[in-house]
Amino acid sequence: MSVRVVARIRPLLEKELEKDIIVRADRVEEGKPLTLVKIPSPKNGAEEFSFAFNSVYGPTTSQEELFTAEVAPHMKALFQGLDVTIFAYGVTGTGKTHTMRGGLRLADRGVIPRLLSNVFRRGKKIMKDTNGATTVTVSLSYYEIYNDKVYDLLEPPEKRTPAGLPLREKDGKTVVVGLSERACDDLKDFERLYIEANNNRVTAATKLNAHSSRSHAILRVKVTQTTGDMIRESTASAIDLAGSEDNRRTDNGKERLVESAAINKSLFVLSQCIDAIARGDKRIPYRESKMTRILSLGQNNGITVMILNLAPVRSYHLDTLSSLNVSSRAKRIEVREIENEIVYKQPPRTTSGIGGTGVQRQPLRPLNNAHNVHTGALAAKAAEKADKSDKPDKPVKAFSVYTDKKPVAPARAAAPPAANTSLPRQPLQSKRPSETSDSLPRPSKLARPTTQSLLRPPQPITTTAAAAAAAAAAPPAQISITPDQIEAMVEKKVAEILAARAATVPQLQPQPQPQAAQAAEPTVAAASAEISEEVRRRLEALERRIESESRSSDADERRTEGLRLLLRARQAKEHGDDAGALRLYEKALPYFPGQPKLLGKIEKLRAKLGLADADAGGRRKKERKQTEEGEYQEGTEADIDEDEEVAGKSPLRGKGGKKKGSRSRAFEHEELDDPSSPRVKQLLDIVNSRDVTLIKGLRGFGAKKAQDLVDFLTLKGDGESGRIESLTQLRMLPGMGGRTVERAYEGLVAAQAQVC
Ligand SMILES: Nc1ncnc2c1ncn2[C@@H]1O[C@H](COP(=O)(O)OP(=O)(O)OP(=O)(O)O)[C@@H](O)[C@H]1O
Repeated sequence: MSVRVVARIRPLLEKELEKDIIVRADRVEEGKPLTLVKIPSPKNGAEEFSFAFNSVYGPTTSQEELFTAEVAPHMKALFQGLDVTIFAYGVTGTGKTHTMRGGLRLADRGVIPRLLSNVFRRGKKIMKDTNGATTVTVSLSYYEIYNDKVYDLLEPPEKRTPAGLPLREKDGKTVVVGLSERACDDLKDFERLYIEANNNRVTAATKLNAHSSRSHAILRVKVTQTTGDMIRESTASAIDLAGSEDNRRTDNGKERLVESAAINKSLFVLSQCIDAIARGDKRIPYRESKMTRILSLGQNNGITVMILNLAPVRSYHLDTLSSLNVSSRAKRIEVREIENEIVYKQPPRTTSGIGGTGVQRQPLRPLNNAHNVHTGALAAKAAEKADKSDKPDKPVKAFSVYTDKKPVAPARAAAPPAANTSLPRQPLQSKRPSETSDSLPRPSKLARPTTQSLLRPPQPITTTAAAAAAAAAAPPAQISITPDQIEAMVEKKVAEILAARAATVPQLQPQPQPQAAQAAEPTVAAASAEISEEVRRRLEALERRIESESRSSDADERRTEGLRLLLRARQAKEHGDDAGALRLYEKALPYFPGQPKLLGKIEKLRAKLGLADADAGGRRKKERKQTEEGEYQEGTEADIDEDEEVAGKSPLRGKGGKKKGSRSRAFEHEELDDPSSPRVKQLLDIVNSRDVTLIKGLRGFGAKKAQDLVDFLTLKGDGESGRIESLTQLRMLPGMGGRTVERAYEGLVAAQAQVC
């Protein structure tokens, strides 16, 4: 496993000015290669930060030079069976797409077309050198991850379901169920597929009223080499990541907030994985986000290259620092002699003009995005402190907090894209074009100002320490609306966001705003200008809440995976395949560590197959102890019990008296096995409606469980085979179990009783 982290500084775009350049590449000493990125401190003009990388590429680096230096050396390894993963990371408008995709002209082609060209060339050579004894085939998958959901880019957007494609574990690997894979024979084939897929991406984003730079686009190139019976498979993945800008410095309506939470989470996990790989850790937290999980990042001897894209100009100052901070963490581990993120401090270059005139930034707020400060705890503490002192934002860490004093110019309407030579990029008319920016701040993503952007009145940039201190001492803005009004506004926003999440955010048509929300908006806009700390603090708490919710949904997902394995094990057992059942039960064990009944099954099967070992008892005891120590996962036992019940025998039956009692009570009810009984019919109708909102209304069903069920049924298809005809069938579905069905049934009975 190896990881390289490099930085690439893009050249100035048409409207950007030389005098606004603040980022530059440098070397540790004369004669050494460029490995440092230098940038002045935004708070103190007398300081300059320096970040170390494996390599740094300046604005004059060509596409060919970058490919030759960073990707070409790994192509041999790819054909030796290693996976190669290349990420482009950075703020919107810094050149990620240019780096990965590039332009149409030969010289402008980016990493992806060059990689494909190289793969085809090598493939042909191998076939020629072996006189055809080895054949090399190439196939492509291309998908995007938007709001933590996976969508196939090789399929037209109309085919998308709101839930996206589900993930499954297969032979120890995570697979995207239903993801298409297309054979690709030559560069022409590739170009056709790639252009079509990128058009799909843009069309889908437009339908969602979103922007393609808010999703991660992942191209996987599978290389299969076959010699006789021997097959060698390896994958090159090229990833154009979603823009990493801090959402608090952009307009963040509720959709953008949810997007940002998803982006922040996945970028945070990615940076954690890169860190862990660089440290040589055994445990890489790749399961924590869909992207890293699908890529199985760090799970083999693969090679990972992370290209941090940077814009050279001041209008990106804070976002640039934020992404340097994230990326150089990985580097810090790699280069032992450069231990800290901030390596040198020295006077800035005079041309930097830190306090340069004519430069305006977006309104700034404290920086506590997830991937920057891990848990957000620091930022929370700082916010608390700020509350106590009743002053504007206090610094959280070196470049976290700034006071803007200069009035912010209104966001300009997006100009038509300038010299973007890439054909696939053409439909990106709405792209926030750094190429159109001049000395004005980058236009924000949405035209409509949000509560966040209105929280603080625009202020000029503070250029000196004294001015910063004066700004910090300035009295807080007058609050002229009541705490109850603030509370109501924040609660409303919380409810909106959570409802949007529950309803699985992506909807293929732009939704009209509810009337109440529309009516409330002028009030919000008028009042917001006068509110400050209170609302900001609540909204940040909300962001944290969204973060933690997505974490718990990951836990649900793991549990569902475990239950799927149990289901398959039970099926294997029913078919008399004891060895297969044992293998699957053992695979399920890590999902339910120490689960006594599962251990019982494993031991029983091992005994039956003559594999029982002497220390099985001790192992079981140890696993049980773990359970007692808190690793027990809620609901597991019930589901495994159910498994036993179907198999008709439970080695541990009778030990969990309470559970047994509650289970049998409902299932003793004859009605449950009678599909024509009104309550059973009602329950089955709700399930077969595949309507997440209806299913969520059942007792014991959360949004996640409802969504999982709908996903599962969708996979089964629309015909008869996709219908659930009885509760017995329902409780055998992955993630269901008898207790879940019982509760849903009892909920309907109770509702009926209330009506009566
Ligand atoms: N190395 C470079 N040389 C010349 N032009 C570049 C370079 N890098 C970026 N650009 C130009 O800068 C502009 C923004 O780049 P690009 O669209 O690739 O940014 P991005 O980070 O992918 O943005 P987004 O996240 O919105 O997709 C484009 O016009 C692109 O052509």
